[in-house]
Amino acid sequence: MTETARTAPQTDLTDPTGPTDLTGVPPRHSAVRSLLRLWPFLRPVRARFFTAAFVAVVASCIGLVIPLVLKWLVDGPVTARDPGGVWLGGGYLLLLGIAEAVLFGIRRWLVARPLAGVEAAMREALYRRVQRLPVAFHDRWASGQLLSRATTDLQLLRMFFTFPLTFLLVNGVTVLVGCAFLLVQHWSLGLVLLVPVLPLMVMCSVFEAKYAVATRRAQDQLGDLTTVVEESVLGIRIVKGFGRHRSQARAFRKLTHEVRTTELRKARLLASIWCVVTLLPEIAIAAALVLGTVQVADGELSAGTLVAFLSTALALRWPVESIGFLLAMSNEAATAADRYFEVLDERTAEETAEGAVAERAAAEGAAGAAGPSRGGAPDGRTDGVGARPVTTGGAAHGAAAADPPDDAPGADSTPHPYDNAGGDADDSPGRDRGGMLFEGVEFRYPDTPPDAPPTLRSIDLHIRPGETMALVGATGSGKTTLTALVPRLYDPTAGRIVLDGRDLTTLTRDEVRTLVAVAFEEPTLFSATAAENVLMGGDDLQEADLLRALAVAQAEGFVRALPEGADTQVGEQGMSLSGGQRQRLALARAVAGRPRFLILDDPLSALDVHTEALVEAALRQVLATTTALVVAHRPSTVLLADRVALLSDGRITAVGTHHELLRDNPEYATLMSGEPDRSDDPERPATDLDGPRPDARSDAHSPGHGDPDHSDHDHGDHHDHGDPDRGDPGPTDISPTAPGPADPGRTDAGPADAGRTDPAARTDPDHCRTSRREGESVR
Ligand SMILES: Nc1ncnc2c1ncn2[C@@H]1O[C@H](COP(=O)(O)OP(=O)(O)OP(=O)(O)O)[C@@H](O)[C@H]1O
Repeated sequence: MTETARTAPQTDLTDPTGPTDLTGVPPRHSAVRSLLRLWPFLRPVRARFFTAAFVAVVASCIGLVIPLVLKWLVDGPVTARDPGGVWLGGGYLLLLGIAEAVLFGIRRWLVARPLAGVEAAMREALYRRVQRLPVAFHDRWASGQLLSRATTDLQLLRMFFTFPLTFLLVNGVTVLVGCAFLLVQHWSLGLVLLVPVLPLMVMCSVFEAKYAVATRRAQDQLGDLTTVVEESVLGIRIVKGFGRHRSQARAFRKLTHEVRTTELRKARLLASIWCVVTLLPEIAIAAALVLGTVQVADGELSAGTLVAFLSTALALRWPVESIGFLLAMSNEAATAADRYFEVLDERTAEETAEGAVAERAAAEGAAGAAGPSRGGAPDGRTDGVGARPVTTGGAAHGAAAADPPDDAPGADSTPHPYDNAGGDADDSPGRDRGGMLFEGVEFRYPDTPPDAPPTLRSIDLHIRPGETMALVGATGSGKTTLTALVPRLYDPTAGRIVLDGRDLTTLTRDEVRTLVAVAFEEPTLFSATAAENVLMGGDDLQEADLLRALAVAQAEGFVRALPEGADTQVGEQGMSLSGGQRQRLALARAVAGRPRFLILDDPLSALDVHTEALVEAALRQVLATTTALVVAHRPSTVLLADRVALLSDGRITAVGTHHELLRDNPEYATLMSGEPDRSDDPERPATDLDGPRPDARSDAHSPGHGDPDHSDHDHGDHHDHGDPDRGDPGPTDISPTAPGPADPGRTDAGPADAGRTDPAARTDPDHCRTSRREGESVR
């Protein structure tokens, strides 16, 4: 995966309706609609929530009774100069105040715990979704955008449930009840106070639209900021190593400046609406005060009624004034809900697969209706094409046929066109029931431009049960992409992959996980112990599996040397370990569960040649019992395989043994030699690679380099090594304390092994490695 392909979903910030972007989410129509989507999460606590809201409404309305007590007090005991009555009125007011405070306290108590639960449930749902979403989703989304959704946005939503959601309801009811009181007390003065309602509503709706845009922008910018922080922390070695702290700081400053600008805009909008919702009611109250005073002076209104009227109006000030920031908070919550559901609405791998299966079933149904077909290929290819010569390339592919079904006429005798490496002895009847079969596989990354060719095309390949197939190709030819299809990190855009006769898309996630194990070139370790990292490779793995896996990966020595052995925390992403050590732990994880299918993406690239030879020797035993696809850049890794498939520009252009390909395929020979491709050059001088002697490899010294404890030099000198002879499984003792897998007495290991004649051994593995690294940096 290229890092450049990984971008945050872009939001059209000029669009007040919200995102219309890579996430494919329809634009936001209204804050209410966005917020209504939260109901399923709130439903489990609805009883408590509505009880709390009811309690808050009662508490708020108690506040409206206070003006009535004041009216009674002024028109009664105060006018009559009755001190006892005044004390009584004071007592009533105190009781009402206490009741109001207690009820608000109860409301808080009622909702605090359930709403924390709602937030936790939402966070859990998001996490589950993120874990289940396909890799293609993660390619598109910057991690900071996901992090900010899981933290800031959910926090905003919890605050919304706790405060604005309740108080929009409470304040709304309070304002309505208060207005009724005002109109009942004195309808003409009440109308004066209601005059600002219309302009207020207009201003609020303008504010809501503008604030929604600013809020969305701020929350997306915070996501970008989180991404930069995360990348700086995770990539601290690169930042320091290349002295990039200034440019990182600049990028960070730029983003913080943008966030600040957006927050200031939000503050300005908030200030203006706050100003309006404060000023208009104040003007109305002042007008009512003047009119009321005139009426009291004229004897048309009692002083008590005016006091009660004005007290009610003042009691309504807070509910009205709070509308501004309640709307602001609700807006932020609606944006947070949109951002949250953008992730939740993404289709998981299973849902995508279900869709694909349904589409395929529909297509097959249509094809069946159109007439019987011979092969079983989903693309309708016909079978019966003869065996393809070993090194023929793409030209033959156009005619490549799918395996016929077992019951089809001639099924037992038709050689498989992808399977024909030099006198293939395993073209047995019904072989398609086993092994790994790629059938007309095509893959295109979702962000590949439509006019660009797909990353993988017409991939037809059969890896027989128990066979190890090396996958070789120039950098960027699609090797990693092809290996990623088997554990279903991506699904082919055409064709199918069959494991032991079962279409990959019909297997459940658990089945795929049990059948297939992977080790990638970039090993990821989790913040857990070394043992836990390895045992993640399967369910119910025991100590014995751990030891065996560590032995295969030649990781026993260094794991034992860790402060707490296998129980040592290997730290975030295993950063406390060297690259080679991490790679070996990742390899151990891949083999721990004895998977039926093993996918290794250049899993030994970070190892020094001594360790690599030891790992390879031990790996042979594992490979003998699994069906494996191994991405290889070096002859030493290729020699682990029974056969090699050459991937060129996204197509399998040749399949054969290493020696056959070296002899017959110039591109392969060039790749293995690490020389520039001069396969088309007629003046190309003959190289050692041109005349291989497959059996001569037995002459090459085996990886018996002696003390395996010295095997932890992950980037040590390059010596020739390896036992390519598949007939010799190599070591029988994989204990780290045992001598090397081959002749322990042999001491002539080293670069000056003049006697070796194997062409692969003569190629310089370092060359291959160097060219790969260059390729990577270019990529
Ligand atoms: N997530 C992605 N989105 C879009 N294009 C991608 C993605 N990952 C890889 N590619 C492109 O697909 C092509 C094949 O990449 P891939 O990583 O499979 O090559 P590779 O043969 O494994 O290369 P290498 O040997 O350098 O690891 C490249 O052109 C690459 O840029």
